[in-house]
Amino acid sequence: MGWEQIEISVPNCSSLQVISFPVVQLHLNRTAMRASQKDFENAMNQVKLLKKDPGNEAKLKLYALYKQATEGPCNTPKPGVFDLINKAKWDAWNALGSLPKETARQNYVDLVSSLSPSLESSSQVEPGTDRKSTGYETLMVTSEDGITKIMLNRPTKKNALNVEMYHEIMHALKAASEDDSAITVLTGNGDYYSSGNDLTNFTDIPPGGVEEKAKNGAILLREFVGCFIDFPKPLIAMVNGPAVGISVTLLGLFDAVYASDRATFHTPFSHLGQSPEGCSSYTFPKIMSPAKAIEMLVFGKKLTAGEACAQGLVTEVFPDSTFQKEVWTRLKAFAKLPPNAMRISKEIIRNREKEKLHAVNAEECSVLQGRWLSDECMNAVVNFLSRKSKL
Ligand SMILES: CCCCC/C=C/C(=O)SCCNC(=O)CCNC(=O)[C@H](O)C(C)(C)COP(=O)(O)OP(=O)(O)OC[C@H]1O[C@@H](n2cnc3c(N)ncnc32)[C@H](O)[C@@H]1OP(=O)(O)O
Repeated sequence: MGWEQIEISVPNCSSLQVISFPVVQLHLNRTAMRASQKDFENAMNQVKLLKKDPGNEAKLKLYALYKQATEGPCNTPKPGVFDLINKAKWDAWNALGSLPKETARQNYVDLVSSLSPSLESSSQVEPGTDRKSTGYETLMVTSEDGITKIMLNRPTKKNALNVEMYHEIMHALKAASEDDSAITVLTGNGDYYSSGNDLTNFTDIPPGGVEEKAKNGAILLREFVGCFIDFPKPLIAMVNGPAVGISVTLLGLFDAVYASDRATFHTPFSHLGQSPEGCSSYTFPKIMSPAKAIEMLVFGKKLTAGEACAQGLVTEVFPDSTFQKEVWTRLKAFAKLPPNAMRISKEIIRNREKEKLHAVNAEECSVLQGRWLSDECMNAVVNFLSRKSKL
């Protein structure tokens, strides 16, 4: 497969391509060496062997450099604004201007070799390391003292939930529901608990287009939230830092929520052109009153840990300096309680709501499916991805 056929998906916007150019420029400056045609062909073969998708940004760069190296400067008409994928590719190629073919060839070879080591190493983890022992890419899962700890582990991305992480959390929850631990804890690695849905999830558009993307997203979300509704053991959130979006809404389905005083709770759905999920349209009004729930879920009011505790969303707040120590001491004591008694007590408290929660979940996912196709949502995602806005 040549790079002409490579699949590149971009969000429903025409401005994403600006993100790729600075890095391309970086490679343009490295003209000292000259790659032979053989090096170039080897690099093309190496690309096919990459075990992991290098991501849209890298694929666009590779595409542009390939075209420049084989055909010279961009020589095709600019695609229309709605032909998003071809426009992104054209923009990337066109941005190379009159870069000589040999330099493009060298830059292509350099880029491939910069992608290869990291991608190869991701499949060569030594036995006994965390990832190998847990088999997770986006989580750290450990089990000791009767507690299974599921730690969101994308600290450089503020523990944003990408598609892989959704699947891995579901897998970890299913495993925890069957292991011999008494309680399960969800927490985050780094300074954030989680920044919510990874907004780049919106950029990988399948052949069926944005409608298929939205449909798949709704199916995934429904299954994901369903795992929390059905989780049979005490489920505890240790909110170690700021929480955004779905990482907040899900808290209504936890059995206890312990928060550092550094944590904040933010559900900016209207800002994002989206609507509540995680059953929060049902749990939040019950937990904190409809008016307070509307302040959070509709107007996007960010709560401090103290405020969230006063509203009943958080069970207890701890000073950040003693958060880990105090909460783990408490959890270890909980985990010594008879597990069957805890499981049965949770069941009797939660079970009569289960059917309702599943119905709410289904409705929220269906509403969100429509929201994801709206201009309001697409513009918000594009603004974030093109670094025009943050929360
Ligand atoms: C399929 C199921 C869908 C379920 C529906 C769920 C909905 C939601 O969860 S809505 C909430 C979505 N989340 C957001 O809108 C948050 C977006 N992020 C931000 O506004 C900011 O990143 C921040 C306030 C969370 C943190 O700001 P700051 O401290 O300045 O840190 P950076 O922005 O530099 O972030 C570092 C790094 O992480 C990337 N990142 C952070 N959050 C996300 C995210 N949600 N999605 C994708 N990427 C995220 C950020 O882009 C930075 O990456 P690099 O630039 O590569 O370093």
